[in-house]
Amino acid sequence: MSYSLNAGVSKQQYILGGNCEDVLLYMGRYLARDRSSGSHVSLDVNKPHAVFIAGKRGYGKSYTMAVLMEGMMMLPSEIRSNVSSVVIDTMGIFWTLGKANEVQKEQILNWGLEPAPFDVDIFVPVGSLASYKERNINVKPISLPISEIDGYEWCKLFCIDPVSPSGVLIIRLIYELRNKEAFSFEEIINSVMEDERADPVAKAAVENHFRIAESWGIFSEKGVGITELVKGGSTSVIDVSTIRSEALRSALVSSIARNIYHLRLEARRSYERKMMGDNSVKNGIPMVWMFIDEAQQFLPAQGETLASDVLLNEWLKQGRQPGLSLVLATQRPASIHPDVLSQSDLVICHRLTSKDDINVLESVRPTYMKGNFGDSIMKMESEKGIAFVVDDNTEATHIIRMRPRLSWHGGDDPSIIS
Ligand SMILES: Nc1ncnc2c1ncn2[C@@H]1O[C@H](COP(=O)(O)OP(=O)(O)OP(=O)(O)O)[C@@H](O)[C@H]1O
Repeated sequence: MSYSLNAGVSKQQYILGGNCEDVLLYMGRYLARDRSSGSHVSLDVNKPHAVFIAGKRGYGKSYTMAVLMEGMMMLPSEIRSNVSSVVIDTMGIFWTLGKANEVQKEQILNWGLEPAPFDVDIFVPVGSLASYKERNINVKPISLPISEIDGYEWCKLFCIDPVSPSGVLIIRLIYELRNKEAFSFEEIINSVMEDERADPVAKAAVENHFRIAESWGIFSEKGVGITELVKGGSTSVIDVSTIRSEALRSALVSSIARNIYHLRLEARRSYERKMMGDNSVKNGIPMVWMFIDEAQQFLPAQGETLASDVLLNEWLKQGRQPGLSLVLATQRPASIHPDVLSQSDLVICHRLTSKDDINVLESVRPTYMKGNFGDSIMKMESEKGIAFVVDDNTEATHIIRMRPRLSWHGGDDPSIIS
């Protein structure tokens, strides 16, 4: 990306996250002691990253996340085609990436930038399509194949005990049906009816559960959209805000994350074979950055969700090798799984005031960090968009004024006057 530098400002640019100067995502500028803007700061996105963004309500957490999304879309086109972004939109606020930020135009121009819309694909559960069309928002459908969910997962989704009569029936029948590649809700219900071992009350209860699952509008026999999510240079925003059940949201995230992980392992193998001279192999899917706001919903500090295992073990812990980057944001670091903090190589922390949250960050304070988290956060004062950044790659900490968004920010607080 090109950006003009204001008179009197050092042209020096600092790079976080590595030292490759060819694949840079522009983040903002250092905050000087007198609160003026200092050198420009960019993130090296050549290699995968695990990024954790924290901040109390209204100080720029989802805004910063969108700055990173925009940054990925602003990479030079020949580089951009090697990467794809997938956004799990829990609040339904990122569809506005497609509109230019006219609200903060002056601020953007002061940074030597210009408001701009971005080319994003918005996916919504099949059952919610109509409500988006009514609002003239152009969206694509997404649904999960019914066969992807195993019996234990259905029990979790229905909040029933796997050793209850209904649970036992579901696990047994789904286990048998999963021998087929795909099946419908009607086929599940037929096999419930035909079952000779379960009692009639359990059968009636299970039938009700699956009829309700059908009405959620998130499952279909073959599944729709999942393979379309990841394309070279694309950004896919999956709006899960209409899914009320957190367990259901987790099931969707788990399925998307798992599919991408396996496809990336294959892509990585193809790449290695190509490097060894085998030109017959096809290229796999590009490297993927996945962004999840309100990430504590999927990776809570206590207990687990249907998405915990794949996000923690396959994306955070093993994601580097297959080329997977994960950006997780939360208002409450104390409410997110501790592994998220310990596995992140870049922590971007906006204002926090809760002692619990600051203590959690303190517990993973790296040895190279001078001072403590509480004091560093206090130094930022209360200006929105300022962040304390801990970069494990360069083993340094910084206070940064994040750049303004070029696209419309959909997460602004509503105001009673306007
Ligand atoms: N880097 C920035 N430059 C300019 N304005 C910013 C910046 N970051 C945040 N803001 C302003 O702060 C407001 C709040 O930011 P944002 O919506 O990201 O908060 P949040 O921490 O995600 O809140 P919530 O937790 O409620 O979603 C934005 O609407 C925007 O006006």
